[in-house]
Amino acid sequence: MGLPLLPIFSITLITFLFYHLYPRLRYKLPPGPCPLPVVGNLYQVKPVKFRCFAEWAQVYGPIFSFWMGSTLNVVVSSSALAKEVLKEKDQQLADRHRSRVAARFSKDGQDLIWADYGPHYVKVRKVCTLELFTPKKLEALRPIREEEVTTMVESLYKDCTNPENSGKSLSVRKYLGAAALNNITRLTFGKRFMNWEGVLDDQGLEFQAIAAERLKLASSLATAMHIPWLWWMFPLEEEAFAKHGERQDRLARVIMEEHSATRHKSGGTAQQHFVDALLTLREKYDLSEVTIIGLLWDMIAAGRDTMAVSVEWAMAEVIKNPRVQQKVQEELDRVVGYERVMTESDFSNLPYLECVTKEAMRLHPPTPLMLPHKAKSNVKIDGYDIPKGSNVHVNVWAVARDPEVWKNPNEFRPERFLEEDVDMKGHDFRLLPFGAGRRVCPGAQLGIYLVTSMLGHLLHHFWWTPPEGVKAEEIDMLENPGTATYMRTPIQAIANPRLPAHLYNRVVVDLFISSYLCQKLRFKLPPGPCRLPIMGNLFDIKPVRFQCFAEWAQVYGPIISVWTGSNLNVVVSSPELAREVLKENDQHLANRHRSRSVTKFTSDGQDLAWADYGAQYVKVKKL
Ligand code: HEM
Repeated sequence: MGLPLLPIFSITLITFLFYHLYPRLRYKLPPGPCPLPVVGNLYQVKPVKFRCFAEWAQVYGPIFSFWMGSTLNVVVSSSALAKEVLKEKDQQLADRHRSRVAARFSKDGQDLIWADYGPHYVKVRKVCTLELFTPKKLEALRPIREEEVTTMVESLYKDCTNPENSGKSLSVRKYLGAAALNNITRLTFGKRFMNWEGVLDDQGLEFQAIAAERLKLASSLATAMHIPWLWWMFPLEEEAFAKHGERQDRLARVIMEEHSATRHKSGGTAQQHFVDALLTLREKYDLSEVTIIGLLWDMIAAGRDTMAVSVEWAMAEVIKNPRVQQKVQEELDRVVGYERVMTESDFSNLPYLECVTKEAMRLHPPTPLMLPHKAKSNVKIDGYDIPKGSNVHVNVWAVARDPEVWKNPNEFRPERFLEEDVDMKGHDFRLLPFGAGRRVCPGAQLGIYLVTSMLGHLLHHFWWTPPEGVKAEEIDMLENPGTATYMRTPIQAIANPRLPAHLYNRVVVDLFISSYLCQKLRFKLPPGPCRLPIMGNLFDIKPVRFQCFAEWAQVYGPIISVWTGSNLNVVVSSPELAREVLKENDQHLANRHRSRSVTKFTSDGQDLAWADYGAQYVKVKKL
């Protein structure tokens, strides 16, 4: 009986010595918990990893290491070390660790998220930076965001004013999830997979089934996943991954074909959705079909949960802190008022709302460990050796609660950002919800727009209270395990409408899109703020117009177009363009725009000031 055990014991011992003792003797590794043979520290890591790592950091310090099977993992938990990882040693640490699941999902890194840092990555990242997430593109996609966010408000209003739900609380997650999903599928695939009643169409059902299957596959085989030489033991799983991949490709391909056909019909004019943009750019950037499909699914995976998670946490904090809720609402009432809904143009006048978004993302970054980076070569961090191939994690959750850099770090106090403006897009290493450096989130600005917009609308339209009998301090503020950290207990709350009933209707985008696109396709118009249906930019224009236009000129340049209802207005703000308007094109631009009242008072331009340029005007002017 004892004999067969001997070789097993010897193999285990040799493996242990090889994987764990040899690197420890050869390198000066960061301190950390003692690993077991074969599995390393796999069974010591608690499900909510970032909390477990924050506890370990208390014991071993701001940099520690542990073993997941045979892979060395390093975690840093201070702002100074985050800077070392994401700025000073950024290039050596910009590869990705692809777990077995990530490797299968990404066809071994042919997408963006799971690609190693190299020529392929640089090319695809360039597509994101120069083509997909430019300020102009984000502005062009704004109507979709505004329609989806107001649709969420409409659906919440219907439910909370339904007499059957009187006094009952709602699960906010349901509405946030639908808004995030519709936003991301429309931006990415140019499709809404559900109708306005929330019923999924056939492609939506397939999309949902793929997402559920992905989740199931991702959570399977937790142990074997970390020990590559055990993978051969699970051939069935391999088959399931392959089938899943085919299913994902099939859906993406059908959608791509639909878009190609539409583009063909419209004479090859690309629209703004990512799928159209990528198909148009295919040759310019030499993008393979695998990469385009991978990128489309990346956007869905990276954008969907992160946005819903961020808003749910922010709502939980606001419901727990009625003082903050009241203060945001006072700001919204002052700036937006009770006669219209908020738009993204209001953001610059809503500093407190911006602080609330930041404070929520500080305390609850949706991906608290970001995504793991991998060392491309041997590198030193804080004087320790990090061997090539190790995974490096930044615990941004712990950094954002570090008492060394944050006063009362666990308190939800948005005012801290009024006192000190801290960047959250990767320039300040105390606050890193989107990461920093080469692999910083390319969708950060889009994420901020959507999170701020959802939060702003929810707070402008409703006053929120905890469910009957639940005290604010009883709200469960713990997390579920997972890469994107959902609340363990979905927040429940009572929504009380606070605006006139007609402001709860969804802002329709179809009409806008068609007239907007017609104009866009026919003329090359000057840039300018995105307009709403019917009203155009009427509500965006601030009372002191020349100042407002000067501000817009800073954003859009010295020639901008602004819509007042259906009238196109063009404003120029440079001496060269003033000369072009008032000298070179003077004659073409010498007519007057007469509003309705001016038309009435001047009998349709019979005077001098409001007359169009013509024989009558020349005669009167001569006099
Ligand atoms: C509140 C919303 C969001 C948060 C908090 C967030 C956060 C992050 C973080 C922490 C990373 C990893 C950075 C790193 O590895 O160093 C990341 C990567 C990424 N995010 Fe976001 N994200 C958000 C929204 C979005 C959206 C809306 C999109 C696209 C539609 C997006 C697309 C991506 C992609 C493609 C990557 C991979 C970048 C790379 O590997 O180079 N994210 N995001």
